[in-house]
Amino acid sequence: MKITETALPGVLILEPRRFGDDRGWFMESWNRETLRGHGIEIDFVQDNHSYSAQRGTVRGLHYQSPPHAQAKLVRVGRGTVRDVAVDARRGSTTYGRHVAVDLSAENGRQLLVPAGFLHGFATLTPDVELLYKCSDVYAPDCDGAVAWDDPDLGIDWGVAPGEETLSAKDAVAPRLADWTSPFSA
Ligand SMILES: Cc1cn([C@H]2C[C@H](O)[C@@H](COP(=O)(O)OP(=O)(O)O[C@H]3O[C@@H](C)C(=O)[C@@H](O)[C@H]3O)O2)c(=O)[nH]c1=O
Repeated sequence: MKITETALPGVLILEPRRFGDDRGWFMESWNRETLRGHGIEIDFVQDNHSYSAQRGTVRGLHYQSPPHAQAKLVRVGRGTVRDVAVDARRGSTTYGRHVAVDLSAENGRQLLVPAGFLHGFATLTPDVELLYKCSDVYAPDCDGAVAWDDPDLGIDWGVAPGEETLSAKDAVAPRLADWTSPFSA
């Protein structure tokens, strides 16, 4: 397991070891003891799996408020995404800053997004399957979104203007400056 720190504290790139042979490859996509050995102790309770048909699909930027805030461990089973985490913890020295990492089925990278960060992704290929573990259950009353294309965030999603496919919820999400974060550092 290779672990790479990013510009944001707690946002980590994980690359599990792949064992290749004539048949293809094998990897442990998640192992609690291995992560514990790296000082990562997260009690994941729900696995999610989404399919996006079109290139340019953007899901995000999403969060769940306390008491159902979620840490997420994100990976791709098919295709390629640009995965984004935004620090949303009021009082954090990196509030509003983001990390963007391309995750693909081929590169096997995973992004660890701690609670207190917004999360979203854009599909860079058609037919994307995204898989992620969550540290709390789905709680629709705590569900929220911030505008993915807020110019203050300055995120390069790798999607051309007008190419995006969005949910109705994401299309009307507030900008960061018009939103009160439920998270604090
Ligand atoms: C997230 C979620 C959704 N749903 C339902 C609600 C809704 O009817 C349908 C689609 O939900 P959404 O439009 O919120 O799905 P989606 O836009 O894929 O939302 C996800 O986006 C990524 C970026 C995240 O980080 C996730 O936490 C989650 O917010 O699935 C669940 O039943 N359980 C869940 O955990």
